[in-house]
Amino acid sequence: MKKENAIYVENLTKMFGDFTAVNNISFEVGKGEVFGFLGANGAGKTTAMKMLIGILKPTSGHAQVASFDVASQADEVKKSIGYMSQRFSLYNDLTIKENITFFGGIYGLKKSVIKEKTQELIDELGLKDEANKLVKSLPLGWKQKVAFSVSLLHNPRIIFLDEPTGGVDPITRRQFWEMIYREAHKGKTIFVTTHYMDEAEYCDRVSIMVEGKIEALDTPKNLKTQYKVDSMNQVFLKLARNIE
Ligand SMILES: Nc1ncnc2c1ncn2[C@@H]1O[C@H](COP(=O)(O)OP(=O)(O)OP(=O)(O)O)[C@@H](O)[C@H]1O
Repeated sequence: MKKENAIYVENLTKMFGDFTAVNNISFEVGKGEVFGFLGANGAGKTTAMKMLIGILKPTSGHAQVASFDVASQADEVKKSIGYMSQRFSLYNDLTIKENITFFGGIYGLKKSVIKEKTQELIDELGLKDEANKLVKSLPLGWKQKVAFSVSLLHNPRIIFLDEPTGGVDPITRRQFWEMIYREAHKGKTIFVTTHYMDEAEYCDRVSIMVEGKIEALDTPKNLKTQYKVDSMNQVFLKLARNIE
């Protein structure tokens, strides 16, 4: 049976040999939700995300993304999602405009649509003067914003962001989150991993993974109440550090 949620995960497990990287996790993400996927280094976030975007086969369990099964309908999943990795995939030796055109082609968009989208995106980002500059000349924060926009080119329903704001200042991160909210308000579902706890506060709900398992999952407000602390940072420390 197809589920109505954007993401539906049931007893998902990934083993590498006899090491269990993702241990029987279950959760659902609603349409239009901003879902934070947290965990210390090595907790299993990237492995879980790779299964959800259809590039790593689960050892056991099930997951549906945009109503498609990640194991048996991986191609459909890939068409329905946007993905931005930590090292985002822009080409440094192409200009912003060329990158957008290039990725539009990869996503199979028509030339006329690419042209229109490229202009739209450059206007939206306020990058008119930089459009013909090489990506390598841009500050990291701008590269991240362009990479995020590129991941939206094919109008995906769900966007996976793997530590999208690593290494930039709080103001630039805040601007990036404004872009995230804009997309969520348009009805897109956002699945985001981050190490920044102020960003965890911006999510509708947050899950915290510890050693392959989801140890907590709720709204930031409820988690803080449950753990009797004032910030998500303290929630995270209580959970993730307890185990070390
Ligand atoms: N292909 C693999 N073969 C063996 N072990 C792996 C493989 N991929 C990941 N692991 C292990 O699985 C565990 C979880 O890794 P994963 O990259 O999913 O963690 P993470 O939570 O994303 O960490 P980080 O925040 O550092 O990216 C780690 O112990 C890692 O060494």
